[in-house]
Amino acid sequence: MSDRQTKHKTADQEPVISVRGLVNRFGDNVVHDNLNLDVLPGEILGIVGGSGSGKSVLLRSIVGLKRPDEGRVEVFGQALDSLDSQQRSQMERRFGVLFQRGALFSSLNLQENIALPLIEHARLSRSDAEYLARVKLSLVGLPASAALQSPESLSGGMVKRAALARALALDPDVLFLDEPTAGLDPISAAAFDELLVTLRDALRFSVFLVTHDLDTLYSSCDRVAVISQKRVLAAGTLDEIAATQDDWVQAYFHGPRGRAAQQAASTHHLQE
Ligand SMILES: Nc1ncnc2c1ncn2[C@@H]1O[C@H](COP(=O)(O)OP(=O)(O)OP(=O)(O)O)[C@@H](O)[C@H]1O
Repeated sequence: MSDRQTKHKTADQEPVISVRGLVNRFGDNVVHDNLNLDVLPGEILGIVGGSGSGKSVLLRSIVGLKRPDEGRVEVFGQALDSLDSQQRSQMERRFGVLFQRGALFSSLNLQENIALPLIEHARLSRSDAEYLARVKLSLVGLPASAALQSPESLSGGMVKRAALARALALDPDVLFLDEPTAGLDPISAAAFDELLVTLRDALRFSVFLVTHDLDTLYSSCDRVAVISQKRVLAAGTLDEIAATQDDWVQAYFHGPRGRAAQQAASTHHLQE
């Protein structure tokens, strides 16, 4: 077990998110069938599975964008479907979401993009919101000069950081990230992974991280949940998952890319 996995051992704590018996269908397409999952306080939980296995739909069910056909989603001990609209919007303020194609508004500069949720949800004045937006931009490692730049003028890595700053705008308790390193070069992706761990260590939020990126799993995640056959096939530390006797898991973690990611992670730990 790696240092990271022992450091954030949280299995005896109450989950911040608990999903039980989840069923999601689109017409005849059953995406989830009796899916169960817990997200523990302060952990970075990686969600992996084949293309179309239902990772994004799971994320959408938890944040309330897709009403489950059956089952129960509890967040901070409250069932999502029991909340009235005011309680729901209070709950949503505790979530930060970075969608797969979580584009920033191209007509707004970065500072305005990040100020938007602060003005809309926290009812801050424009000048206070823009001040806080600049603080968030610096938190994710962007230079002060980025505040007035448009998203289109930035590199992919900087856009992801800015989108992360927007997801962090309202100081969330749980951060949902859908493929945050997709499309980034390996160096930018590694820097993003490192940033995520640093921010989680400092701010203590929990992270629900959908990813295909094996390097991200090895460098950032405390636990991993594998979605396969419409449910969570296995959830645990990387060591536990890698030992799971399942063809998809074996091919994923013990194929050439899995071995390379594991090797890179152990070299990195030795250098620390
Ligand atoms: N709005 C929708 N209407 C109909 N079907 C949908 C909708 N959203 C998702 N699906 C279907 O649900 C299934 C799961 O999709 P989802 O996007 O969650 O997969 P995923 O695991 O995130 O895939 P990927 O790794 O490729 O992003 C797919 O078969 C998809 O076609």
